[in-house]
Amino acid sequence: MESLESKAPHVLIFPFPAQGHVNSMLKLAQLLSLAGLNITFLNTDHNHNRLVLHSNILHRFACFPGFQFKSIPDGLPDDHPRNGVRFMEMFDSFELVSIPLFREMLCSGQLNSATGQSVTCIIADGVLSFPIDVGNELGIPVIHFRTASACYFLACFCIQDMIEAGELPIRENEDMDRLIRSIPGMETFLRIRDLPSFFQASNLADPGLQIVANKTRQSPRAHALILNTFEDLEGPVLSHIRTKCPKIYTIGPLHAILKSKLESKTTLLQSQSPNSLFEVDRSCMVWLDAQPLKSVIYVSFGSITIMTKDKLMEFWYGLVNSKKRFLWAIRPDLVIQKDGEGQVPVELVEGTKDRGYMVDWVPQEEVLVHQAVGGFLTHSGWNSTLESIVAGVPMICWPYFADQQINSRFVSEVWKLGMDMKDVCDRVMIEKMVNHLMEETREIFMKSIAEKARLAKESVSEGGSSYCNLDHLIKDIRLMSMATTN
Ligand SMILES: O=c1ccn([C@@H]2O[C@H](COP(=O)(O)OP(=O)(O)O[C@H]3O[C@H](CO)[C@@H](O)[C@H](O)[C@H]3O)[C@@H](O)[C@H]2O)c(=O)[nH]1
Repeated sequence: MESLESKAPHVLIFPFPAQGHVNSMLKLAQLLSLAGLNITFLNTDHNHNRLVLHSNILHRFACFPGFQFKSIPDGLPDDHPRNGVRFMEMFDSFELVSIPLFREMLCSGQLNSATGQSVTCIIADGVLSFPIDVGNELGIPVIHFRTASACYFLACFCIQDMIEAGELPIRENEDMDRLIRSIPGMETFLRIRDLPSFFQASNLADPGLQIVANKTRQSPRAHALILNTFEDLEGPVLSHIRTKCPKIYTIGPLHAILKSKLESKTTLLQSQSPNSLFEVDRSCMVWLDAQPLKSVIYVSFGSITIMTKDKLMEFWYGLVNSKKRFLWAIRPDLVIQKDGEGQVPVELVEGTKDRGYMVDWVPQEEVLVHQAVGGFLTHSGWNSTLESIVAGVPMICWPYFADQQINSRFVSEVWKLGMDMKDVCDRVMIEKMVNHLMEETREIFMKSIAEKARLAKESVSEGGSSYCNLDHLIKDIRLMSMATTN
């Protein structure tokens, strides 16, 4: 009989094509590869090309034996924005094109490893349910990976309960501060305005709400569920999810566990660079080096958020008027509407020259741990939230869509790691919040976030919950793969 090691499993990893999904699934892929598993990472053609161009992935991943990239079309034209403007089109097109192609690629051996080994286990993004159907049909076990927070996932599981309790759909002229009672453990603090954006539809047939509800119902059909979180952060929420999906591996924060594993392998350290779909501008690190300790507020709204020029101007005025130093990552496609076009007022230009620095895209994990950074104005994407927690940087949250509304409520109300500015975009409020975070309430937030950072690091260290769960996951994959191969 062959030993477990002689025939390593071949895991196919298949993310939804968005930065926040690809990034965390690539980190998982690296971790599994470090454990000796063979990996095929399936991107869309569009994202694969961007990762090759901006993140040098072919070179960086060449040091991982048995690791290969493959790609599949997303069905969209090259010039499609692939951001929040037409987000649902990304979803619809991707499924339409991928479902038949994915099956065909698996059956025809196009996704076999370089040595010809067929796929023994699939780890699919939790927002994609068709890989479960294909896996079942072909006898390949499928694990779901939800890249967002557990609190969001639990809320998604409760959509039907909310409908039955008359809490959904949201009625016209609804009091947005009314508490939601149908999500266990959140009855005392979750308001309508904190519900994920997709839930805030006025019609139950809304495609966003339907997709979220349907996809969530599929996850328990997977062999197991992976979550990028840790027990000391979302333990109470996880206990409720376990009643629906009993086999859960909480292995986060993934960027922290990967960092600790790579630190012992200096030859692989170069692979730790960001997996960015955008070109990283490192000049901001030089600028940060010249700033005083904890004096800078870092601003980023992630990879999907879009806003009008008027809103951007409110943020800009708020930041300049706060008189604090700021580093702002402004993606070239962040602003959609060319309203408020015209000359930028001189006071903004001068205020930015004196205290600010703006670039398209930064190496965010490095920025957050830089000693000059003292606060983060964020859209509350789950990766950004975890990266801020591990770096011990308190947050001002301005959620845009999806899970971000509920994440920001947990950051402010449950974990006390910062302030929630949802539904407001006003220069006076922004100035006030920045000053609060960087001065008045600083000590309170610093204390609570330092404690969460400590717990996060403990969870990814040897013997910690995420560290052990990763080991269990790898054993589980090995056992499943043996059964698949036999
Ligand atoms: O200048 C920048 C800005 C961001 N990042 C990185 O990009 C990622 C952004 O991820 P995230 O904070 O999760 O935001 P989104 O890109 O908006 O991610 C999508 O995916 C997440 C995971 O499912 C969800 O939580 C979000 O709501 C959803 O919008 C993070 O790892 C950042 O470090 C950079 O490296 N440089």
